[in-house]
Amino acid sequence: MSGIWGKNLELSIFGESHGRAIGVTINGLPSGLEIDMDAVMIEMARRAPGQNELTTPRKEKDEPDIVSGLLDGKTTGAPLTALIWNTNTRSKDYSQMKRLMRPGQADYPGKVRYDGHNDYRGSGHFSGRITAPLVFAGAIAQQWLEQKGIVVGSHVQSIGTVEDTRFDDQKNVTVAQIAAMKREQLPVFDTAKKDEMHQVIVDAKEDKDSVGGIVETFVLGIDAGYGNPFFDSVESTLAHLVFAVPATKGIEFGAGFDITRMRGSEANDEYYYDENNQIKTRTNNNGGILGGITYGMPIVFRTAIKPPASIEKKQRTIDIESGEDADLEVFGRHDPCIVPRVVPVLEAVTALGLMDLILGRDKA
Ligand SMILES: Cc1cc2nc3c(=O)[nH]c(=O)nc-3n(C[C@H](O)[C@H](O)[C@H](O)COP(=O)(O)O)c2cc1C
Ligand SMILES: C=C(O[C@@H]1CC(C(=O)O)=C[C@@H](OP(=O)(O)O)[C@H]1O)C(=O)O
Repeated sequence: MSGIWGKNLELSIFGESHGRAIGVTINGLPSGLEIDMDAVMIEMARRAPGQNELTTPRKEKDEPDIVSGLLDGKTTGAPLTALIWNTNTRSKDYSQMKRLMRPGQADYPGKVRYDGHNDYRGSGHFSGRITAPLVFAGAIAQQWLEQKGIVVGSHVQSIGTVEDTRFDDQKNVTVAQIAAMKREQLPVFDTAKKDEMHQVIVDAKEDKDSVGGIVETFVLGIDAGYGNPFFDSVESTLAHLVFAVPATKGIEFGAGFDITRMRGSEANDEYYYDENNQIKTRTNNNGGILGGITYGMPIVFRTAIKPPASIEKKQRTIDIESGEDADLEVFGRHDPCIVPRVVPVLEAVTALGLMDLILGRDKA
């Protein structure tokens, strides 16, 4: 198993949900970057478990313990390693998972892939908990991007069938608006939808069930000219990272699958010079990326997040030890919906992908 990603900024993530710690080593960070730990902790808290009825009740501080690569608050340029201690594990919840394979979870394929040696406690290295180190690394990347005037934001596009309006339907999304949205557990443009979304999650939980949704992520302030054709395109870089996030089932950029129902004359994003002589496009159906390279409009993409698999509702499965069919009710501490907690994770991986691409261009 490899937990390593990146070309110009390299991440190595490690740990299991019920092991002593999880963490990350970041290679390739520029030296002298001042890390605002308060801002890092805001990102960690947005993702942390144990927030309220919309999240798993497991409580963790999720305070990164930085053991290398930082001196007097600034990066030294050496590999930066942070540990996040696991303090609130309850492994007995998983005793039946040795035998009973949860439908929709990684139990069965993980057992086959690692010959039964995979850590099944809290889903081990498959757990959404391993996104905490990604958020830590992404918070640093966001601080680096902000110095270049690049800001990453997201809103909840949908929970179940309740839909927010799209980023492209907004007149002007400001940095202050993005900052305010980052304080919301369910950030939406149409605030009337927030309570409805909240209720959909609460209803699913009361039904001993779970629910999924879509997150729309956007990047403001990104100039034209970042990315590459083919293998290191902006889309492939971001999709690689987004699909690393557990529970991701799809991604679409710009108009996405809807572009197939348009004609070229509608799909093409026509250019013009704005009042400051900047090159803009009248629409953004290509989501800010053409030929794998940014064209100076916001990068926009949507990520489909499935309903979490661990539900108390009775389901049919197999007992892999007895070789028989079996029933399963999953008790334990689980998220009824992953969407509210995955928003900062998607922003984090977006920032990491862009930082890798920008460092790559600066080197070339
Ligand atoms: C932040 C976060 C929290 C998650 N919480 C849960 C959970 O409480 N219960 C669960 O069954 N899955 C949860 N998941 C999803 C599983 O980790 C994921 O479905 C599993 O590892 C299999 O991966 P896959 O769905 O991408 O195939 C969570 C994922 C994330 C990103
Ligand atoms: C602890 C976190 O969320 C966990 C993610 C998760 C999963 O299967 O992904 C399942 C649950 O794990 P456990 O049963 O070990 O508490 C969640 O609580 C976290 O994200 O930090």
